[in-house]
This record gives sequence, C-alpha cells and structure tokens, in this order.
Amino acid sequence: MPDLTSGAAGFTRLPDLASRSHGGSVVAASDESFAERQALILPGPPGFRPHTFGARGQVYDGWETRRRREAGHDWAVVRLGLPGVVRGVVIDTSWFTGNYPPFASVEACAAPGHPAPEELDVAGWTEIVPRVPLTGDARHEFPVTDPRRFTHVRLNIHPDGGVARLRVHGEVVPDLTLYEGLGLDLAALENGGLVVGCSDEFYSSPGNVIAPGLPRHQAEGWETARRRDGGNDWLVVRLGVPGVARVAELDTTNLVYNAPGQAALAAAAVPGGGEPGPDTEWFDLLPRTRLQPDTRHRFRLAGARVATHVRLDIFPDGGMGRLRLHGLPADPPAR
Ligand SMILES: NC(=O)NC(NC(N)=O)C(=O)[O-]
Repeated sequence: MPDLTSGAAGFTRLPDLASRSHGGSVVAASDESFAERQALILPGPPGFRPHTFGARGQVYDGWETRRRREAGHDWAVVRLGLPGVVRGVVIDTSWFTGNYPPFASVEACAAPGHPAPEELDVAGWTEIVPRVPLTGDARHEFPVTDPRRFTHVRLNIHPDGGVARLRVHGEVVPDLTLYEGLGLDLAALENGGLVVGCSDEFYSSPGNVIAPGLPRHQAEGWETARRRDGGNDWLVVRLGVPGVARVAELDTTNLVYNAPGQAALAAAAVPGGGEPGPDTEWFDLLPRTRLQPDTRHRFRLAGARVATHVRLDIFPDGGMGRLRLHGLPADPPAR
C-alpha cells in the first residue's frame, strides 16, 4: 500500500496548502512585470514554449519580476487555501535558466479573519526556510520543522527573477468554531480529512476525492489502473471531524468509460488517534451499490455509530471524482 502520510514518503505526499485548487491566492507581490504572480500556485507542472515573445518579453509559466536596478529584493505573499502546519516547501524554478533568483527564503504568519494584504505587515512573520541558494530549472525541496499553524506564507527571492511554482505541503488545521452544533462534510480536506491509504494510485491521487469543488477532468479525481487480478480497489479516509456520517456523495464525474460498476462504504472507530490496521473492525455504512458513470450519486447512510475513518471500496477498479460524507460531529469530540 502506498504511504500517503509523509514519513518515508516525504512531505511532498501531504496536501499542498497553497494550491489554487485548494483555495489559495497570491494576494500581493512586489512586482510581476514579466509574468503574473497567480501562476506560482497553479496546479500541475509548469510548461514552456520557447520563442514565444509577447509585449513583456518571453512568455513564462510562473511568476517573474523585472531586473532590479536598485537595492532590495522581490517577494510574493500567498494566502493558504487550507491553513495548517507546514511540513515542507518546494521552490520550483523549472524553465527559468538565465533569469532564476540565486537565493530565496520563506516566511509564514497566522492572521485571524479575512485580512487585507496590507494588514499582514503587523502579523508577526516567522522565517520557515532561511535564505538558501537556488539553481535554475530545478525543483528545490526544503523541510520545515516549525509546528505552528499558519495562514499565509511569503516567498522572498534575492534579488529578483522567476519562480515557476511554490508548493507548501502540510497538515490541514481548520478553524471549525463557526460550525459548532452544525453538520458538515466530515471527510473534506478543508475540514481536516486526509486519505491515509489506498490500493492503487496509478493515474491520479486518491487525495483528490476530498478536495474542494468539482473535478474539472478525470485527473483531478482519483483514477486507478485496470485491475486484472479479480480484486477491487479501495481507499481509506481519516475523517477531519470524527462523527456520524448520514449522507454520502459518490461522484463519478468525468469517469465516463472507466467508472466503477459498484461501490460500498464502511467505517471504523480507531482509538487513540491511530490508523486502521489488520485487526480493525469495520461496520457497514453503504452496502455494495450500483453506480453510473459521470454521475453525482447521493445516498442516505444507515449507520448511527461514531467513526474516525471511512473506507470506500470500488468494484472492480476505476476511481472516483469526489467523496463527501455529510454528518454530525461526535459530541463530545472523539479525538
Ligand atoms: N520574460 C523574459 O523575457 N525574461 C528575461 N529574458 C528572457 N529571454 O527570458 C529576462 O529576465 O530578462
């Protein structure tokens, strides 16, 4: 089974808290004369077409500032779509060769509410990646050890240049106080859910099934290889909020010729904040049920027991666009 939760696999297996797909935004930058700042957090690898010149110069897929003619350095501030504990940062200079910044550093802060960018000046920034050298056309991975929850990061480049992508991997730590006493999607990534295991992730990541919004194409959902062994594919979600799931959405959107034929849901209450193991007792939430391709199915669930984890089985293979588990948090909280 692939290790989906850091450890040996490294921090890049954790969700990208900054990604535009997760609600991130590059809310301010010192300069974006050559290439606009929002490209820093776009999903997917950066591309490049040589000899494509626009009014600003060569076109790059990334953030690129003008050549500085005065002292100082350039910076971009990213509001994390998913506030949380940052475990590592990737600064990707892909395709920037004669114009990459030779040094970079990253700071982070925690600001409550919905601050305007200028209100972040007093937020108390902490350096999470010290000034480090960069090379051109390369992905640079920097682990982060600060255990605090952050809402924003600031990428500093010294003195100027272009960065294709900034990835901020970590553990989502939501503020759910607004939802007290209310139902919510117990599995959602934005509510702290995490896919902790799966049978197969050949084409696209199982973590996608709990991402915000709808998948725009099948690669934004979970897609497995064709199974040839008579078994079935599955994934396990650690709920962000332990509770009783009452309605499931199984969304096969974009899986047109590769949707599973059937799916089933089971749940478990794992004590002590652990993960399910071979001895874990699973109870049924949804019996094996027929699915349609490219369809957002909704099912009322039978279970009335508190769960910490939910297992989705698909038969025999295919994948899933999204999995939503609407329910009520355990009272008192189970974890
Ligand atoms: N976008 C650009 O044209 N950038 C630069 N130039 C080339 N050719 O890439 C530069 O940094 O002067």
